[in-house]
Amino acid sequence: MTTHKLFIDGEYRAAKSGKTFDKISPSTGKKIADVHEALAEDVNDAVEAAAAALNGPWGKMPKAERCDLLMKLADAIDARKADFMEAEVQDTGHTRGFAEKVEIPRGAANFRIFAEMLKNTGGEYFHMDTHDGTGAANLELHRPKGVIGVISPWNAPFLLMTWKVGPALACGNTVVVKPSEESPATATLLGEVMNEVGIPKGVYNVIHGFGPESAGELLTQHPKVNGITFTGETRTGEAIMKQAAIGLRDVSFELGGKNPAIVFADADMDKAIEVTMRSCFANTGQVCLGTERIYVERPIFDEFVSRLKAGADGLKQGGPDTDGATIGPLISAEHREKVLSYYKKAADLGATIVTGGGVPDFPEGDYRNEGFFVEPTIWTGLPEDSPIVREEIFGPCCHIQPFDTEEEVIAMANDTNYGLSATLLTENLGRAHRVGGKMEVGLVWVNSWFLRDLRTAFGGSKSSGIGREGGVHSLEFYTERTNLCLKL
Ligand SMILES: NC(=O)c1ccc[n+]([C@@H]2O[C@H](COP(=O)([O-])OP(=O)(O)OC[C@H]3O[C@@H](n4cnc5c(N)ncnc54)[C@H](O)[C@@H]3O)[C@@H](O)[C@H]2O)c1
Ligand SMILES: O=C/C=C/C=C(\O)C(=O)O
Repeated sequence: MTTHKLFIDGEYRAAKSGKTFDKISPSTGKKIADVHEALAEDVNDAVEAAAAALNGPWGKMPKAERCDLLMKLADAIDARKADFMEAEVQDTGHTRGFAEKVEIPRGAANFRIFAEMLKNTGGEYFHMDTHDGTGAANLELHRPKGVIGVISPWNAPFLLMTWKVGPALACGNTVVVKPSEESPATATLLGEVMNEVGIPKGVYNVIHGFGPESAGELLTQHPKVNGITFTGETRTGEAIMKQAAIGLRDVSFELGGKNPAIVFADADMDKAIEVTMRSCFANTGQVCLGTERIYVERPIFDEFVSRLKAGADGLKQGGPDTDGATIGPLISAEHREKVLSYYKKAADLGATIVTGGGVPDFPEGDYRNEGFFVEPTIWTGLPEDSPIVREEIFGPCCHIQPFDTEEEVIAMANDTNYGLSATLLTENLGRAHRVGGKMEVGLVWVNSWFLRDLRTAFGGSKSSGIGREGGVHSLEFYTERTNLCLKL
């Protein structure tokens, strides 16, 4: 049985309380690991190690050397891709394709992009005229924010944790990472690779546990933590904001979404189906940027629904050890109950169930009967104020609604508390520019989905987040700035 220990000050160690919790495989429903739960003493040790590292070799390291070390780290992650893949797919039930093509490569990319950027990014300079004619020079100076608490979710554990650790370290900070209780493996493994490449001890620390009254909450309240970067549910973000308020801890939030896809009659239908099949069902719908609402212009509504149904019915259910699986299990029994409660709610509300709506019927004795699998599901016929259309479900399901005019569909797409992403399918680029500019979201894809340029500002509006990370935008959160005004 695997054991995931804490990683503090460059060493793996047991939780001081000796408390552990079970990690259950999403694919088989069986226990696959014991995970040590960090409580107050462990959290304090991790934060103190991170604070001390700021004044050690890491804090004294020239920026170019730090960035070179992070490039070396990225290479080491690539070199151990198989180990990270195995750790990830066993924790999450991801199909190997998703882990191999998306998840793990982004782990290395998330360090490279920021190491390269920091090497080539300067600061502002303004010359100002003064009354005595000699003028003054204004220089923008950056310094690390300090100890960053990184709290990450289970749906893309390695991608999302390194998306925060990359810029944090590139900017000279140190981190204490609290991965989701559902996905401890890759964050734990990364500690080993950090040591291999020579990242000084205390720079990267991992504490396992839960949120409330556990490692997560304790981290957000620690007085020596200078900022919290969090990815997760909106209501968790609200709780963290309250927890971090005492001491005015800065926060950067990437939260939930209820993202629309809009398919216009002039769309390329093959492209529209390919894009929405991925945006609805990739990672079993457990993607914050995923599509749960589709609006289709009326003339092509029936054809679109029929073709998306065919795509969904063609998905092969299985865990990472099922060859050719194209849709995996949900992360946990609890999350499956949540998704199934929406399946039931949709049926009770009288939705037309185009396909799915329940649990797959596997043969007697099939391992998948013990896993957390659900059917990919498509609904039509519900009103826009239905909870199915308004609430984030975070499963392999979507509701399809016809529309007649641009004005109508823009209003429906924006009628949500969320504002993370939108996907537009049209061959009319004037329309794409016009409609895209009216989407109240952080990210709009046109004729594509999940194309990610890591230099761009990434984040959500409204209840989908606070702040933007990506490229130079990450400097806003991971550095403190001083304007040095020099009288000439
Ligand atoms: N916007 C994005 O980029 C993005 C990306 C991925 C996931 N998400 C969102 O994340 C959610 C799914 O992930 P999840 O179920 O792990 O989210 P979650 O909010 O339940 O948990 C996320 C992390 O927060 C921790 N946590 C929970 N309560 C806490 C508290 N009170 N204090 C400190 N830490 C706490 C958890 O232990 C976990 O590590 C979905 O809503 C999804 O939309 C958003
Ligand atoms: O499930 C949500 C995925 C978020 C993706 C990113 O944060 C990213 O691509 O950087």
